[in-house]
Amino acid sequence: MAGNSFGKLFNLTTYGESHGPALGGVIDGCPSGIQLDLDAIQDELNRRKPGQSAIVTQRKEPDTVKFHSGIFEGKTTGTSIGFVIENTNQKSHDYTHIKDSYRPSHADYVYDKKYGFRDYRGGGRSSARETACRVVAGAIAKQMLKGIEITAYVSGVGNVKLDKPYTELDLTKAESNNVRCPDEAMASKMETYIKEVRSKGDTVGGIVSCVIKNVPVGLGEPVFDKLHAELGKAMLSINAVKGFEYGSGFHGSTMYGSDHNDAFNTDGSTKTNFSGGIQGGISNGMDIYFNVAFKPVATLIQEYETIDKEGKVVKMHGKGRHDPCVVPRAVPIVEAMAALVIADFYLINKMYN
Ligand SMILES: Cc1cc2nc3c(=O)[nH]c(=O)nc-3n(C[C@H](O)[C@H](O)[C@H](O)COP(=O)(O)O)c2cc1C
Repeated sequence: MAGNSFGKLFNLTTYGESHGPALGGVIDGCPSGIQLDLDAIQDELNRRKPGQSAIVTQRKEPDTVKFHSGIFEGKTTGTSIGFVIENTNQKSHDYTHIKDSYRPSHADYVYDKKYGFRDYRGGGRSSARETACRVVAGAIAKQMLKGIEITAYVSGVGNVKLDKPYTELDLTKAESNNVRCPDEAMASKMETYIKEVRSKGDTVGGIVSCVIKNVPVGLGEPVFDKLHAELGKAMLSINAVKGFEYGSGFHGSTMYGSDHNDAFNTDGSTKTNFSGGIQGGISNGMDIYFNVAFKPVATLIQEYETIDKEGKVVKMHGKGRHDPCVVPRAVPIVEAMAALVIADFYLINKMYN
């Protein structure tokens, strides 16, 4: 399978399936001499792991990361950082029902057609368990990017939306509830809604918003590898993502230029930030902010119709442990992918500009 790597200079390659013995990765290009806080890396994984609260999948995985190379006496050595996260709670018998049939809107059908067969257990390589590896690499990238703050939070669950710009929120509160929404009253409404949806065996989508502060001017390349294009690719590579918008996003298309232009202050900062911290593909020193839309995931704990390998219509009933709404667990994944993009451009800038 091609396409298992991300990043040009700060590069992550991942391996592993949902129900194989382990997942893991290799990070190439991380500079030497970075003092790593290994507990902080594990903390990031704990924010993503299954079974962490009542509103996520109840698969119980410790998601403990073990490093095998590239770190000596707590510091990066400049060589490949290899790491492993063991799968300990597979319960693979839960998945025999999807061996010969396809879950609508999951990756079962396309994997079979493209590769001829698939590891059907828990979705195999298409499972979002792979994103645990991204979180490890993103946590290391965050530690390399000292001073740059990357904060994601849930701003919507279905139609329960937090209609406030990030500048009016206390983002330090995002981790204080199961949903990861910084507004406590909205978080509680979102949690109630997720529980209601789960009790029906259904799923619901949501939005993760992300803010990156203290990015220096000049990250991003002017033509194809624009900073927002790479952020968009990074976010759209996360399982179940359906949309990406940065700055004024789709709303910007309804505005006049005279309202949308970000007027300058004399120091080059801008009075408004509809550009979302990026102009011409290059960071301008203002906050970068964007939204990522996640779909309601495919696996329903309900009976539904689908087709089997022969194209025969069959009835299917979802089993196993699944997320009724993925956005609370997607928050650290969005942060990790943002960190990988910023780390890559940071190194590119150091090397070539
Ligand atoms: C954190 C996270 C958890 C997920 N959990 C599930 C799940 O429990 N059940 C499911 O059907 N899909 C789940 N997904 C989504 C699938 O991995 C994804 O829909 C599938 O691979 C098909 O890819 P696509 O939706 O991007 O087209 C999850 C995604 C994320 C980000």
